Amino acid sequence: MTERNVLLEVKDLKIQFGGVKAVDGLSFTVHEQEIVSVIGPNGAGKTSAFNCISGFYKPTSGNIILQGTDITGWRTANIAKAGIARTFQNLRLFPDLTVLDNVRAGMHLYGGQNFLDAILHTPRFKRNERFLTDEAHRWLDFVGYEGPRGVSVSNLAYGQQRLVEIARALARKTPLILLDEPGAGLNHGEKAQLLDLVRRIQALGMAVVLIEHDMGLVMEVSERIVVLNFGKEIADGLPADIKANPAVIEAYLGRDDDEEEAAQIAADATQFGIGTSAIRTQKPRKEGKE
Ligand SMILES: Nc1ncnc2c1ncn2[C@@H]1O[C@H](COP(=O)(O)OP(=O)(O)OP(=O)(O)O)[C@@H](O)[C@H]1O
Repeated sequence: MTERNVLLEVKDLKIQFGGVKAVDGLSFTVHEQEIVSVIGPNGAGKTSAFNCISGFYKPTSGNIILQGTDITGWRTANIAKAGIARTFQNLRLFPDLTVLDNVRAGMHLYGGQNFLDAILHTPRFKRNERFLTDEAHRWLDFVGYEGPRGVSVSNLAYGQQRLVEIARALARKTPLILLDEPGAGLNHGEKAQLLDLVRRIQALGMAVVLIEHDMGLVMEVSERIVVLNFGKEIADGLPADIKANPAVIEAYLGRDDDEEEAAQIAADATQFGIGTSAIRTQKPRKEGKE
């Protein structure tokens, strides 16, 4: 692939809540049309990092540069206008609005309506409304949403709600979209559909940064992977390198103190494509034991 321009730079990002250093020095770069995953065990700081990048949290220190502009600490709406759309781990749709209106709500940023047009229902207002509705249908088609569109979203199955949320974010037509655990709660078929969707989003010209726990999905779709553990960045590299990185394996797998955890470790290891014997040899000895 040809050389791509830098789109987003995260530089030494830190955010602290009281004594908890949720993100403690995260730096990574996203290029135009790149697919990057941010992974790490529960509580590693992934969502906090997304919240800083999208303006929901103000970082304690560090910088977020989008297309050469320092957007650190900007308000969420301004960051969205500048070019970052996102979805949420716990969906944030308007439960009482219809599917179509939820997606239309994502477009109000570039709707071009003014107050008088809306009150007087001018031809411009009507034209604009038609445009928004057509666009909303187009994005719902794009994400592969096949359910009803005139019902309130609260009536939909979880997987369908996820698609609506992605359609809403895409409708903003930003160069970068952040997806926070898009695979959570999806069945096998829906995950395959998601993988294809992320690639089609890239083909539109957008960059995608995703937080995801499904390692099969991550390894398959990512061009690059950034790994966080206890707020610290422990690796940034190609999927094949991340899979073989001892610090990453330790972060995920070096916690097998009880049987339930050991079973989870084996499952995670399979997702990584690593044999458990390989893990044992990679696992560092506990300090003070020998
Ligand atoms: N608003 C907040 N106030 C206080 N602590 C917070 C806040 N948000 C996150 N944290 C803490 O920061 C740490 C990182 O949490 P975060 O949700 O970013 O991790 P994560 O990697 O996204 O985890 P998961 O994979 O479970 O979603 C945790 O210790 C969490 O309790």
